[in-house]
Amino acid sequence: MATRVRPSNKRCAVIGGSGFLGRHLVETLVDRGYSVSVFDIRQSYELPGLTFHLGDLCDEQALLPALKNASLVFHCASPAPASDDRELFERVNIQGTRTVIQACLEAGVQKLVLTSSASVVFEGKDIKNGQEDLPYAGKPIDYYTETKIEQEKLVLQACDREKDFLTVAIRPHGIFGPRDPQLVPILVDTARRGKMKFIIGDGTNLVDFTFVENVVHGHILAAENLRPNSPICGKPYHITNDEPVRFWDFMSEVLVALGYAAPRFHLPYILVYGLALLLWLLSMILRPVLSFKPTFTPMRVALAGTHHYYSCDRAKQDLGYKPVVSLKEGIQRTVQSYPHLRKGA
Ligand SMILES: NC(=O)C1=CN([C@@H]2O[C@H](COP(=O)(O)OP(=O)(O)OC[C@H]3O[C@@H](n4cnc5c(N)ncnc54)[C@H](OP(=O)(O)O)[C@@H]3O)[C@@H](O)[C@H]2O)C=CC1
Ligand SMILES: CC(C)CCC[C@@H](C)[C@H]1CC[C@H]2C3=C(CC[C@]12C)[C@@]1(C)CCC(=O)C[C@@H]1CC3
Repeated sequence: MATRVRPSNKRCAVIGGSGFLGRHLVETLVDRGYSVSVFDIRQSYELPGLTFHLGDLCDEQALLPALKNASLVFHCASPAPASDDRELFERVNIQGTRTVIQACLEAGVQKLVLTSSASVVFEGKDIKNGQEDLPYAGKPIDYYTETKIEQEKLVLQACDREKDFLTVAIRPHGIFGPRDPQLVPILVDTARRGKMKFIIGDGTNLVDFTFVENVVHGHILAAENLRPNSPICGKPYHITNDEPVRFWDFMSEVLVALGYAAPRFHLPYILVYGLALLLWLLSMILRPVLSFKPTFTPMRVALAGTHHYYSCDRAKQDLGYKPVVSLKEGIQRTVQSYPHLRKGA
C-alpha cells in the first residue's frame, strides 16, 4: 500500500488570499514562517516567496495545484455582500465550498479553517452577547447570509477524524482595518454624498467591530489548536474585539477623524427599514430595465439600528484568544491608512 506523504504543517494555502482579510492573513502567516500559496480569482499584490494560483474556487482542477503539499487550508473567499447576486452567492459559497472540501480531501489536506460570519445567526433583531449555540437565522436577511449559513454547515459537517480531516469555522463580525474595501469607503462615500446626516433609531445600539489583525489572530489560533483530540473540531467560534460599542459612536469617530461631520438627526428605525425594503423591492423589479444599487439596503439598516454583539468566551477558553489590538488603536491605525478618504483630499 502506498503511504501518503505528510505535508509540512507549516505549509498552507489561503483561498481568497488577495482579498482584504485574506491578504492580512497571508502577510501574518509569512511573518510567522509559514510557507503560503494563495488561490484567488485575482492577484492584488506580490510578496517574496509567495506562490499565486489564479482561478475560480468552483473549479476543482484549478484549485488542486494550490493545495498540493499543504496540510492546512484557510478558506476566506466570498463574493462581496454588496453584490446581492443570488446565483453568484449560491455558486461560490455553496457549490464552491463543496468543491473546496472535495479538493482538500483529494489533496490530503488535514485541516480546513473557514471564515464564516457572526451574521449567520442574525435576522435583523437584537442580539446581545450572542453565544455560538444560537440557532442559525431561520429567515436570513439577504442571500449573502443565507449562503454563509449553508457554507458553514458544509464545512463543519465535513469534519471527520477517521479521514484525518479536521475543520473549524471562525465567525468574525464587522471587520475593519487598513485596505478594507467596505466599511470605511462606503461610510465616506455616503458622507460625501450628503447622506450621513441621520442616526437610524435612538443611537444607543451596541455592536461589534473587529480590527482585522484580531480576526487574523483568531484564524491562526484555530489552525494551531485544530488537532484530533481537541474540543474545537467541527465547531464555530466568534472572534470580535470583545469591546461592543455604540454603532453610531463608532461611525462618528471614524467620520470626524477623517474630517466629516458626525450624523446628528434621528430617524425612526421602522420608517427607514420600511423605505429600504421598498427600495430593494423596486431595484429587483426594475433590474431587467434599470440597474441601481440603493445605499441603504435592509441589511445595512438592520445592522445600523439594532444591537448585534457576540460573546467570544468560547474562543477565549478553547483557543486562548484575546484581542491583540484594542478598538481605539484599531480605529487610529485605520483612519491613518486612508489619507485619500480625508475630506478635501
Ligand atoms: N468584511 C467583513 O466585515 C466580514 C467578512 N466576513 C467573511 O470574511 C471573508 C473575507 O472577507 P473580505 O476579506 O471582507 O472579502 P474580500 O472581498 O475582500 O475578499 C474575498 C476574496 O475572495 C475572492 N473571490 C471571490 N469569489 C471567488 C471565487 N469564485 N474564486 C476565487 N476567489 C474568489 C475575491 O475576489 P473579488 O474581489 O474579485 O471578488 C476576493 O479577493 C469572507 O468569507 C466574508 O464572508 C465575515 C464577517 C465579516
Ligand atoms: C450607510 C451606513 C448607514 C452604514 C455604512 C457602514 C456599513 C457599510 C457597514 C456597517 C456594518 C458593516 C458590516 C458588514 C458590511 C459593511 C457594514 C454594513 C458585513 C455585512 C460584512 C459581511 C459580514 O459577514 C457581516 C458584516 C457585518 C457588519
